[in-house]
Amino acid sequence: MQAILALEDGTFFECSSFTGPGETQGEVIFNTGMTGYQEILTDPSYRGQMVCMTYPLMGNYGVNLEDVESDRIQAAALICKECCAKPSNWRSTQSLPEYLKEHGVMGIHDLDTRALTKHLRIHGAMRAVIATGKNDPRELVARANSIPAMEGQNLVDVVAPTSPYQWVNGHPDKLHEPVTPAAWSGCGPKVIVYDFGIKWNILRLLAAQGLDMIVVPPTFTAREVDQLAPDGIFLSNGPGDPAVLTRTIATVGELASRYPIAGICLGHQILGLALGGTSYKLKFGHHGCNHPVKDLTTGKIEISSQNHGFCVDVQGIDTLEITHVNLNDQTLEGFRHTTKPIMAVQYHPESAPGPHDSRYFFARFKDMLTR
Ligand SMILES: NC(=O)CC[C@H](N)C(=O)O
Repeated sequence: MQAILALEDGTFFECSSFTGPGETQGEVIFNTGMTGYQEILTDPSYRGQMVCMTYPLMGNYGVNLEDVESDRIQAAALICKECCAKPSNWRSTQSLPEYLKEHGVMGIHDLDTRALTKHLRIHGAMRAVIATGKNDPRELVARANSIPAMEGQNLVDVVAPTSPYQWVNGHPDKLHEPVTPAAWSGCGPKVIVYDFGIKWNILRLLAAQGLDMIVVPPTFTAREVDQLAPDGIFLSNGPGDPAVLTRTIATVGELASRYPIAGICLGHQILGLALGGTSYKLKFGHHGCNHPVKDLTTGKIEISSQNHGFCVDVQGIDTLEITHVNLNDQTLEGFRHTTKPIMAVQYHPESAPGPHDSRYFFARFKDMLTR
């Protein structure tokens, strides 16, 4: 079915929808991963974004029940060169077009994704509208200009849970409120995990470290944390602009004065802001599975999975030491406190999708809690 993707700067692409009629909007970004479309689509950090995959063929291995990072598709649309409707893989239970249709999410193909990606690289990530049927591109461009910019958007409130839960046998299990210390299982170091739109592979890997976890919503206060007397705090990834999360930043600032803390991606940004840093929007962000990062504490280079549009700057803060840098653009990829057990990384050590080079992060976190 014929469709148009119209960008805010007036550029438009004729294409076809492989999910039937519809219309959607968001910020268009590109992801350079060759595989992993199911993990990408279900990653809550992609809320409000339409993902253009640079690899030309998507959907060839279908979708399955296991490779999900949350309980739904979170991205606003999937943009690809060609989507395969007849997958071949022993794990596949459904085709990618059927999966998107079932979740009411738009998928388009038959467009030059290479040209779109080069355009975004030169001019930056952009707001856009996708609509099927016969439309005047100028009218769609005008609509793209009325979409709120990613800067200033609180999307954590859209995806985060509103009540605490535990991770039981690979699934979230709601806790009765108010949560009391009786909720700890008694096995392993006790960790409060803040869920800002957490990827399930983070929970899987924290659980694999033998941590006793209570997962809490962003509104969980420092006082409520104190009542549970954990051994440490973990801050998750999540969508949107970190700078608008002022209440959470204040809570994390308070917690950082008395607990070991680790954060990934949005968690890294919130921690950076709470400890005196600033945040800014990257031109087109980092989205893919092949970003080289150098661990300055060991000198090792890891190939990392990344998904972020914002970045933090902690230069000049005496109490923070930069531990990781991105070798493509020298941006900050990780820091730690010089005297307290506090550390964070901007990239995704949990991968899903992506290489496993950075998984040591979870062992380092456990080590930090038990030392
Ligand atoms: N994956 C994430 O946690 C993303 C963090 C933040 N929303 C960004 O785009 O930079």
